[in-house]
Amino acid sequence: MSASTLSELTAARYGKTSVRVFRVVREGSWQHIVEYNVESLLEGAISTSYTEADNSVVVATDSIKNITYYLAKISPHILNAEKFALHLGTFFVSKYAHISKAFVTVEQLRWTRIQVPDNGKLVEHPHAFFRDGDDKRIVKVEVDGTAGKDKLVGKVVAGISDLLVLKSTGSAFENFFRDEFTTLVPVNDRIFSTSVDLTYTFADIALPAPTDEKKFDFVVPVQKGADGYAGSVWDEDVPARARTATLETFAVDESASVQATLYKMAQRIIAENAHVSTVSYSLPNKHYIPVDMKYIGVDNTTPAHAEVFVPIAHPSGLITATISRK
Ligand SMILES: O=c1[nH]c(=O)c2[nH]c(=O)[nH]c2[nH]1
Repeated sequence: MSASTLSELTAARYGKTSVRVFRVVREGSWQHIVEYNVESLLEGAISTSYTEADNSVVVATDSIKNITYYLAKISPHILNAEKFALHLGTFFVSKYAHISKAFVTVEQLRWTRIQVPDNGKLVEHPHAFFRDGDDKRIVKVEVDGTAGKDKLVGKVVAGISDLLVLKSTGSAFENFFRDEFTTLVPVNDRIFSTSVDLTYTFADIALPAPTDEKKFDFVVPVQKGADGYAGSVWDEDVPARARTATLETFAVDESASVQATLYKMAQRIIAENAHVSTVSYSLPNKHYIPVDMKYIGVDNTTPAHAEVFVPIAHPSGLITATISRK
């Protein structure tokens, strides 16, 4: 049997990843900055590039990188990751007849204004920033042109990755299922640490197709509804609210388990953001094990006396769930 009767191409998507972009927006002496890592992947009538070495259907990944920088220069939406990702996705799908879908991921690094004293008060500096956390804001957008280039549909998922948190008490794990494989000792007080990965989804958005030749006149559609933008894709407070809900719930919850705390975090995000449809968390349980010092007659293992711990890199628990609006 020849190779071609045995196999067929069933999925193909390509593009550029890890395009690092830094952009300054000057508003007089007040400056805004963003730093993004951008990935843009394309789908469409590209199968012959794989099956017949036909590069005529390939918009070079180098061009995809160039378009990323060009839109970073000219897009009015550059300071907002959701809008910029939608602009980029819309650009690819409208400009190239044979490209039917674009998948754009924007990872935003934290840059927060440094506060400086000014007449006895602390004020935000107009152009100096610091990295106040390793967590990233993540925006994933799909622009789907399969129903027609004048009927583009945007799907937006956003969230946070790598938000490292730890609480030194206020966490227990007891009453779990026991059988012959159980060695874990129930504890009413333990360390709880996790690196939060959060995503939340919105309803699909109908995107107006750009009409100009260069596909630059992307307009953010106005969302209907009496509540205006509250909690919507366009509400620029959603990311901060989701981060605050995550951090505050983690801090104040008397945690019965990672599962139970996760659920409370997600419930709060749904309650506070009217347009969020689903919330998903992926929470590794980063174990901290009390060092056993019984050999030297020292109690470091009963919860009240556990003070010295070994942070365990591997393995970790991994607790995930999706909570949806009813
Ligand atoms: O919060 C927890 N959830 C679990 O499912 C689990 N399993 C385990 O060994 N420790 C923990 N902790």
